[in-house]
Parts: sequence; C-alpha cells; structure tokens
Amino acid sequence: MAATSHPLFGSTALRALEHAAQSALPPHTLMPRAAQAACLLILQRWRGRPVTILCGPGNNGGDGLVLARLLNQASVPVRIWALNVDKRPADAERAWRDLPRGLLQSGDPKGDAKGAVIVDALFGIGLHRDLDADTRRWLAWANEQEGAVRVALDIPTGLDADTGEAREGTFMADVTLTFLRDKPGLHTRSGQDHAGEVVVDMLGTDAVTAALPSDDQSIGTGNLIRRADCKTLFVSRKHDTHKGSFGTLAVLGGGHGMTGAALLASRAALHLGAGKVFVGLAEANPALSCDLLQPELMLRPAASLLGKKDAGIGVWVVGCGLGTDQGAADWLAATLHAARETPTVVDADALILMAANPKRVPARKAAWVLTPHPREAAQLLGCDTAAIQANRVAQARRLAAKYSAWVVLKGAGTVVSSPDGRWSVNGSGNAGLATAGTGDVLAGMIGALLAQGLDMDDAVRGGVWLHGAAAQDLSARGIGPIGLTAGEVIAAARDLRNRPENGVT
Ligand SMILES: NC(=O)C1=CN([C@@H]2O[C@H](COP(=O)(O)OP(=O)(O)OC[C@H]3O[C@@H](n4cnc5c(N)ncnc54)[C@H](OP(=O)(O)O)[C@@H]3O)[C@@H](O)[C@H]2O)[C@@H](O)CC1
Ligand SMILES: Nc1ncnc2c1ncn2[C@@H]1O[C@H](COP(=O)(O)OP(=O)(O)O)[C@@H](O)[C@H]1O
Ligand SMILES: [K+]
Repeated sequence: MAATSHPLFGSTALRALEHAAQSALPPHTLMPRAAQAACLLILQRWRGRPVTILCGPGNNGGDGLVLARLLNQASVPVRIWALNVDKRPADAERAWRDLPRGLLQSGDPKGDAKGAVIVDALFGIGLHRDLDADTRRWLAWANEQEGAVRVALDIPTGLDADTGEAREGTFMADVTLTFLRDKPGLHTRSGQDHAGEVVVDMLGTDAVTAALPSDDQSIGTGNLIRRADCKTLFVSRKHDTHKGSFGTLAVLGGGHGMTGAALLASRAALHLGAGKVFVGLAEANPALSCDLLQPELMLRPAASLLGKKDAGIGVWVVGCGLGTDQGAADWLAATLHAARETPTVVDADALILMAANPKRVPARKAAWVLTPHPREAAQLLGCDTAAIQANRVAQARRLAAKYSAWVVLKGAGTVVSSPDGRWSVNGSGNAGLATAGTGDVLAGMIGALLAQGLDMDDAVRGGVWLHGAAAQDLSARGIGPIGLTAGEVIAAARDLRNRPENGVT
C-alpha cells in the first residue's frame, strides 16, 4: 500500500515536531497561524453568527485569545471567558496583552448561545490532570447549548489525544480543527463521538521533520486509513482469468449452533471475489450439507476439509463460531498445523483458544492476521479489557509483536498493527457495525483479499476500510445504522468494491 497522506502523531512525536517547527520558524509564528486557521474556518462556514470562546491557561487558551482578536477585527461579535491563571506561557501571555478591551466576560459562561459558535480553547494536548470544577462547569454549559455549533481547537477538552479516552464532561464538538498533525485519539474509541468532523491544519509545517522518539513507551506516528490508501482494492480484473486466478479460501468454524458465523465469513469471502470458498464445519454431524442461499459455497465436515491435501487452499480463515470446548481446541490445533505455511486469518473463538493453549500454537512460516475485539485482545495479552481500551494503539502493537502477526483490534476506530509495529486507525465505519456477525464478515473479507493476491498491508487495511465504508454507505441509504445486519454489509462491500466512485472517502 502506498504511503498514506494522512499521518497521525502520538503526543510525544507531536511535541518533537512542535519543537522542530518552532526552531525552523521565526518566534511566535505558530499560535497566530493556528488562530488564523480557526478564524478562516468560522468565517467560511458560519459567517454572521456570534462567537463565544472559552479559554484555558495554556497555549490552547492562547489560540482562543488570538482568535478573539482576529474575529473582532473582522467585526464578528465575540465574547470570551478565560479560566483564572497565575502565569501563562509566553505566546499565550502576548495574546492576553493584545486582547481588545470589552471582549472578556466575568463569572461563568451564561446567556443563550442558540445560533452561536462556541469555541473550546480550554485545553489541548497539555491536559494531564483531571478537569477541575470550573472547567467541568464551563464544559457542561457548552455541551448543553442547543442550536449552537461547537468547535474544538486542536482537541476537544477532556479527550486524550493518544488514546481517545474521554473524561466525564468532555467537550462535544461538531468540528475539531486540529493543528500541526492529526491525532489518533480523535479517531479511535470515544474520539469520533467528541471530535465530530476533523479538519487538519498543518500550520505551514508540511516540510518540517523531526527526529522522533524511538522509545517503546510512545506510539510514534501512524496513519489514518482512507479510501485513497486502498487503491489495490479497486484494480479491475483482466479478461484472461478464471476462478483459479482469484484464489481458494477455506473457512474453519461453525461449531454446534454456530453454523451461521462460518457461513457469514464464507459468503463475505465469496462476495469479495475469492475464486472458490470451502466451509469446514466443526460440528460433529453438521445439519447442513449445502448453503441453500449460497450454493456456491462448498460445505464439508472439518475433518474432511483438513484431510483434503489437494484442495489448493491458499488462505485459511479460522475461528468464526468455532466454539471453545476441547473439540474446538483440537480443530484449531489441526488447522493451525495445516495452515502454518499458508496465510491465515484467526478470529473470534480461535483467539480465545490460542490464549488458553499457547503451547498448541505452532511456529509459522506464513504471515497471519489476528482480528480480536477488545475482550479477545485482553485474553491474548493476559490483561483486562479496560487495559486494552486505555491505549488501543499501544496494545495492538504489543499484540502484534507478541505473535509476530498482523493485528486488527476491532471496535470504534479499529486499530491495525503490522508485526513490526507500523500502525493505522481506520477512518471508516460506524456503530451500525455493533451487531452480531459483522466480525465474521470482516474475517471473510480480509481472507478473500489475501486469496486474490493483495499483499498483507493492502488486504488487512483495505478489508478493514471497506467493511467500515460499507456500513457508512448502508447508513447513508437508510439501511442502518440502527438495525443494520451483518449480511447486508457483505453486499454493500461488494457494491463499493465494484463501484469505487460511490460515496465514502
Ligand atoms: N506549542 C506549539 O507549537 C503550538 C501549540 N498550540 C496550541 O497549544 C496547545 C498546547 O499548549 P500547552 O502545552 O500550553 O497545553 P494546554 O493544553 O493549553 O494546557 C496546558 C496548561 O494547562 C494546565 N493544565 C493541564 N492540565 C490541567 C488540568 N486538568 N486542570 C488545570 N490546569 C491544567 C497546565 O498547567 P501545569 O499543570 O503545567 O502547571 C498548563 O498551564 C495545543 O493543543 C495547541 O492548541 C498551537 O498554538 C499550535 C502551535
Ligand atoms: N461502534 C462501532 N463503530 C465502528 N465499528 C464497530 C463498532 N462496533 C463494532 N464495530 C465493528 O464491528 C465488528 C464487530 O466484530 P465482533 O465484535 O467480532 O463481532 P461478531 O463476533 O459478532 O462478529 C468489528 O469489525 C468492529 O470493529
Ligand atoms: K480544546
């Protein structure tokens, strides 16, 4: 996959870039640029509306103070409330001195802000303690104002820029104008709920580079996955091809009562273009010998599939509805053994079993992809789900390193890590996907892309993006997010792949 044009910077990397930019540019350049960008955004989108700016004690507050002056110069009615502070950093202090008289209000923010633009310049990436009572009261006021547009500068106050963890009362932005570089916390976990639309302004630092920290603790830099990064998804097919050109995939899953999970993964693989799809059912006496709604799938008892040496299986997907009993553990061990030289996607119950029986996981010669949701990731890493969610990027990378695997840590703002720790956050998707079976569909989709020869980077990240984009596309058509079903994601993903000009970016 080509290097993407949308970097995400962890806070340590961002501070390093900030220092490099400050050294490369004349003093006091960045804050006026940040305020100018905010002023332009407000004038372009909401000209004519009054603006209320809430300012904090640091440079984020400084951005707000300069913005107030610029809007005032542009004859926009502005009111400012600023938190009490003993000493401001130098740039913010200049902004404070230059603030025109009459804009600053006393006490707590008040009045009806209907139709106004409320700007959150309370805290940016420097927030490192719990919010104090004044800040919480001001945020509550801002979040309660109906009919107002809420704009956050750099990051909504209360949101963690690295992890997307939102403190109670975090600002609810309609738009976040973020500076220098985009941040993972705006896109994963609670990030999307609080950041709204994210607009990035690099403040003219596009050419600035910084020696980034290489310590294991910081997440460094990654990328946001967007359609532009998924070009190989959309390569058209040559005429001179046949089913063998697009790979043979086998799904091993479907224990007792869970046939549907294996069928969803298999149908997804078929619709995403795999040439042939086998379904190995782990249930002792499978009731189904054929998927009547999808007779193209070749259903087999697991033993028969695993014993079939000449099936030409080029990719395995294992775990969907497999179950977690002893029989399932045996099927997983047998499948991982058969698949050790074949690209493999490991999902769902197979991940739980791997965590419980690490000795039964054979050394691998081929690449593999683990697709845990947070609870499965927690089991694989021997921690609790909260610890996974507390830093999704760091934990996805830990897991990838532990298993030398590609990892897809699912949930709002899915995080992908390569075995060597390169990470991305998915830019597509919505809560319509919070329904049973969508994970099975994702596993089948990634498997199908691998079967068709996409490299790991493209198949994993492309599959994750397409899965989310399909949910967005369905929602745009009124099919979800509420009540969207996993099966519907399959057809929508096929549609998007064949008609890339459609919708979601
Ligand atoms: N530098 C640059 O190149 C650029 C920076 N820019 C802008 O600056 C922002 C970063 O500025 P920043 O580092 O000053 O951090 P910021 O978020 O304003 O807050 C720090 C202040 O808050 C305080 N504090 C922290 N937690 C607290 C709490 N819970 N409750 C109470 N106080 C608390 C903390 O005090 P301390 O704990 O250190 O005593 C300190 O005084 C960045 O997001 C962007 O908007 C842009 O202009 C572009 C270029
Ligand atoms: N709120 C959400 N926003 C975006 N994607 C979501 C959300 N909730 C779930 N998803 C996605 O839906 C899929 C659910 O997978 P999983 O939890 O394994 O479900 P299942 O096991 O039922 O198939 C994952 O791809 C996940 O990223
Ligand atoms: K802010």
